[in-house]
Amino acid sequence: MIRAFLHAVGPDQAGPLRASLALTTLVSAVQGVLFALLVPVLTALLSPDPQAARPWLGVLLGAAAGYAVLRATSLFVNFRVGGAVSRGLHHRIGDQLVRLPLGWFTRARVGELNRITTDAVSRATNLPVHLYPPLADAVVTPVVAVAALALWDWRLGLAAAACLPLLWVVFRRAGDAAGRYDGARDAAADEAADRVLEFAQAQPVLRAFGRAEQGTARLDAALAAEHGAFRTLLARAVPALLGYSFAVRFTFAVLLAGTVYLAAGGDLAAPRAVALLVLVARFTHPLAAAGEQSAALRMAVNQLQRINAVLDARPLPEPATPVPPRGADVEFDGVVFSYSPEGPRVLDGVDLRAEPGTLTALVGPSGSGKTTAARLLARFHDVDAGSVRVGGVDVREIGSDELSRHVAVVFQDVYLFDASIAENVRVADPDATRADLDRVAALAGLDTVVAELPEGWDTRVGEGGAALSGGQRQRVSIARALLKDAPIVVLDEASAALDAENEAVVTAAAVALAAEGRTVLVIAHRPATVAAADQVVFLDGGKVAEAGPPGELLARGGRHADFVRTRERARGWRLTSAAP
Ligand SMILES: Nc1ncnc2c1ncn2[C@@H]1O[C@H](COP(=O)(O)OP(=O)(O)OP(=O)(O)O)[C@@H](O)[C@H]1O
Repeated sequence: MIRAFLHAVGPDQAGPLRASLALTTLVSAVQGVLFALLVPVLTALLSPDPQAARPWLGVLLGAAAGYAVLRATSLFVNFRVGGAVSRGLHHRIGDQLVRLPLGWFTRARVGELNRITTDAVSRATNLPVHLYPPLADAVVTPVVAVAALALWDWRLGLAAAACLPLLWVVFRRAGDAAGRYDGARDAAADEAADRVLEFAQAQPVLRAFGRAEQGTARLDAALAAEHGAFRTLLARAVPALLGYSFAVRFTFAVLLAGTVYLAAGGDLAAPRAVALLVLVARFTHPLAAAGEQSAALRMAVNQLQRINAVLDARPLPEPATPVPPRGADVEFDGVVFSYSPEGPRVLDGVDLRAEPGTLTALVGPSGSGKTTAARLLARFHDVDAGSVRVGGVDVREIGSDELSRHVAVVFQDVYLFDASIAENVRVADPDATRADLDRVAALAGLDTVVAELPEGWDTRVGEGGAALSGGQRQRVSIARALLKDAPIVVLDEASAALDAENEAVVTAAAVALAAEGRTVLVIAHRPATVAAADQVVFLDGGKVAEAGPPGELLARGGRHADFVRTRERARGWRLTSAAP
């Protein structure tokens, strides 16, 4: 547990954390000494000469004062370290996130991250403040007390020492049971949280199809699974905790019986027997209290493991000596890629070349690998075989900062910050002037949007850009990419229905950018964009089925021509009302 914690907090916080844990351990040891000092004090008090207790009482009071100071200091230090560890963990997670490749940020991981940065970090930072002190009291105090017991009476000390390993085993088993089933409950709770989110987001679809009630089935199942996992946790953890509680009482009973036996046989004087019983009662108390902590400890360890899984995720390797691209041409050479080692090949030997000053349309059926190809160009992931080159240099050799300066990407799932339109565009260049904004806005078709809004550039876009339409969001995103002034631009044309004006914006921007000499790749869904391209690369099943100028491919009557005809027919369909 402590290793997992030190690993999570990293080298900066490891020193203070170690100091805080060491101080807590010392406090528990001093508590054991205090308990041990009760024996001579009580023995003397119960003897025919109570005055003999005086010197021991002085020692006990001195030790108690020292203990009080140490306990207060430890509490203060633990709170400080807990706060620093919490801040440190957030920073470490933040630093790690900016290093992780964009391909790491799947929907599921983003949900998991949300839970880690809120719940898991706060539960884990409870460890030095609330969880470790009772653990140290349960382990260190009894060990010191048992050593003292052995000093006063070796037979009782031996009996107690024999019980301690048994208690430790039962304590660990109780914690393991709670930890294992708490992990399963956590997973079920995560699933339920995702289903609640899905249920809320799917409301428009469910209602449009009159299936609002059926839509709850997955949610109900997830909530039932969470409830079931919680019941399993209780069913497994409670008996284990009761077992531990029984083991503590058994230890006390053994020592009580042993003391009575020795006293009754005349081997132990009555005052000493009473004093030893008080010592036994004192040190079994923190042992019993630690039972409940064993479950909480294991749960905290589970949270630490979740945090460590994020911190241990491997960023894509950066080159030792980055090589700057020698131009803006893009080349895929025998690119093979799967999203997971056991998953299917999403790209299977893709070759393509795009020159500066040209527009390349990536075309193909849904799932053919167009978006994946664009992601590999921006190095969201590394290829499994082959290479992606920019300006003649493998993207793995360029270095992520330099590559990001060279490639601007506009994906369909545009994310806007809850800030003004101007601030959202300026993400690409915080120093951009209003004239710069106006220039890119004109190219991206954002100028008309800004002109129509009462607050113009200062209009706030709401969370995720919710105050704008899908087409408006895409224009902001295109303007942002244009402001970045990257020599390579990748545009993912919205496949969802946009109005004709919005649709035309992407084509116009793509054509204008190519005319400026940039290398433009468009994941194209509209015939007009495809027709405007210098070359079409038709992907099918992760392979390039055909490539060439659009007119040539249409004339050839191959896969691309078939695809365009089918699309055209589909676009010709009209939805008509059933009403007369
Ligand atoms: N993050 C991911 N993890 C695992 N598989 C993925 C991931 N993203 C895409 N895929 C899979 O890779 C394949 C290619 O997807 P991709 O999005 O590249 O296709 P596409 O041609 O862009 O499709 P569309 O036109 O529908 O956007 C699909 O089978 C898809 O399910």
